[in-house]
Amino acid sequence: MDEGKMDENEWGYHGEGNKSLVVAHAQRCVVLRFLKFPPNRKKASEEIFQHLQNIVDFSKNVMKEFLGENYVHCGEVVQLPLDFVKQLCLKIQSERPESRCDKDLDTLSGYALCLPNLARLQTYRFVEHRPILCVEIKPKCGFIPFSGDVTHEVKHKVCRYCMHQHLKVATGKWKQISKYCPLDLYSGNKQRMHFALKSLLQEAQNNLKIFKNGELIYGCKDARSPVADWSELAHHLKPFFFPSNGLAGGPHCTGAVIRELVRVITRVLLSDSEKGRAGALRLGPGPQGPRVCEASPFGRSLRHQGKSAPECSGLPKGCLLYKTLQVQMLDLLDIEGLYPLYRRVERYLEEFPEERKTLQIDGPYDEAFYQKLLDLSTEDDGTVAFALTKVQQYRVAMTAKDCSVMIALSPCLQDASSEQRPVVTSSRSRFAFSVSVLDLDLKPYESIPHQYKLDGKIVNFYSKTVHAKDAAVVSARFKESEDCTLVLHKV
Ligand SMILES: O=P(O)(O)O[C@@H]1[C@@H](OP(=O)(O)O)[C@H](OP(=O)(O)O)[C@H](O)[C@H](OP(=O)(O)O)[C@H]1OP(=O)(O)O
Ligand SMILES: Nc1ncnc2c1ncn2[C@@H]1O[C@H](COP(=O)(O)OP(=O)(O)OP(=O)(O)O)[C@@H](O)[C@H]1O
Repeated sequence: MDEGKMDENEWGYHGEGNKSLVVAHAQRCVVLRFLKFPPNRKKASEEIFQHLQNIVDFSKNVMKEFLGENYVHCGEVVQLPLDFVKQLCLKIQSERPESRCDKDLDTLSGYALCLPNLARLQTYRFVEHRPILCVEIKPKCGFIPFSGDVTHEVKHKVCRYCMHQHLKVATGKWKQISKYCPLDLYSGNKQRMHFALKSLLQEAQNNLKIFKNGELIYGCKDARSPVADWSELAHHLKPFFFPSNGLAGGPHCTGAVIRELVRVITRVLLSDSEKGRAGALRLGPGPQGPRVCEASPFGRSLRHQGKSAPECSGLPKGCLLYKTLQVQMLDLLDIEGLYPLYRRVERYLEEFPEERKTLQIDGPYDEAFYQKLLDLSTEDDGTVAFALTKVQQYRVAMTAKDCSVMIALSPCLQDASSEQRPVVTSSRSRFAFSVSVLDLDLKPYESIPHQYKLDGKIVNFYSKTVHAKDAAVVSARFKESEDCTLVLHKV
């Protein structure tokens, strides 16, 4: 990229989250990722540069090691002309969802991250002329805490995502509770994964987006977004899954197309681009934590049928979900066990503030930082060193609990031997595909007290509003489990 000759007209709004905004180049397979800040929160350019460089270093030295070379794209920090950034900011403003406009794009430093456009198939530098479908999933935390420090019994039965749903709906963030449960997606069991993906398609919230040729065609911008329209989605997807036949329209066609999508995404998620390499962590889901969340309609359905979930995770060891789950499990103590250790580090820093640098709280995220993360002991010897290791592991785990998976699919010819990338088949098509992970920014040390408070809030709210009215829920549960069984038979 020639940073000297930047033209805002060649870039278009692509998406944003809470902390960054992304624009995509119209011809080339690259995006620029800018940081966002609340208005009037000015940061020195040098600080922004360092923040972005830390993101690159963390991806390179930590996440690439944990998740594997093929899935992680680190990008690089670029310096852009300020005039270009200002014009770009004006150009895209009208496309930003209202709910994200509480923060402004950083137009003062001129720094951004330049990354491959993961909504396109990787390795091609230029936008391909083949159609491309991209599914982005933010799977969230895929396990139930097994730590002995957990004090709320419900946390051993119901996962964080399912509990949090109730608070989110009560506070108006989303309109209705999703049937999606991360434990179903991470189960490795095809039927459960189909159910999870279908649930995401029913209630996408910020956990699912679908792009066609780089344009968002499905996904919720905020609670005000219109209700998901499957027939419109099927209309977009039909040429991908039923390219040359005259599959009639209507509900039958919609169902068939959605089923194909769900099956293909499941196959891709179970694919193993790292040839079975499990990565640096050996935590293993182990026998400790339950495999099914009590709040998941799938789990409830299993219970009603008197069945239990299989003992072992069905995820292949080289697949991205397996590796992501392993990193998430670096949260060995749960926030309840971690918070006192954070307080120990805090007390130490209050006494020796100059030690913050030596402890690598704000980086550098280098090889030494990575090596310390590999110490999985939970024997507290009362030292600051022990507390610090657990705090850093927790931050990394939280990052993996909030990252997204991007799956890009492009139809390929029947004889795909010339393809350099893996191929997945559906009943009528073949797709070359790539899987990547994005949003690997290490969670800040400062967010730990917030996590602690939020955890209590989520659990208390869930216990009060949901768990307490068991009697009323039982009949509804029974009905839902019947619905769920029907859906499962169809997939
Ligand atoms: O705490 P959670 O689980 O609600 O996750 C936050 C996300 O909310 P979600 O539940 O996915 O809708 C939240 O996503 P949204 O802004 O709600 O789309 C952010 O990803 C936030 O991360 P950060 O503070 O921007 O680094 C996330 O915060 P972290 O907890 O990952 O720091
Ligand atoms: N390399 C990329 N290629 C294509 N699209 C991308 C890329 N990076 C980010 N995006 C898009 O931009 C959106 C916002 O990016 P990202 O999730 O990194 O934002 P964030 O503000 O850090 O998120 P969060 O709200 O989780 O803190 C993503 O959901 C994705 O759709």
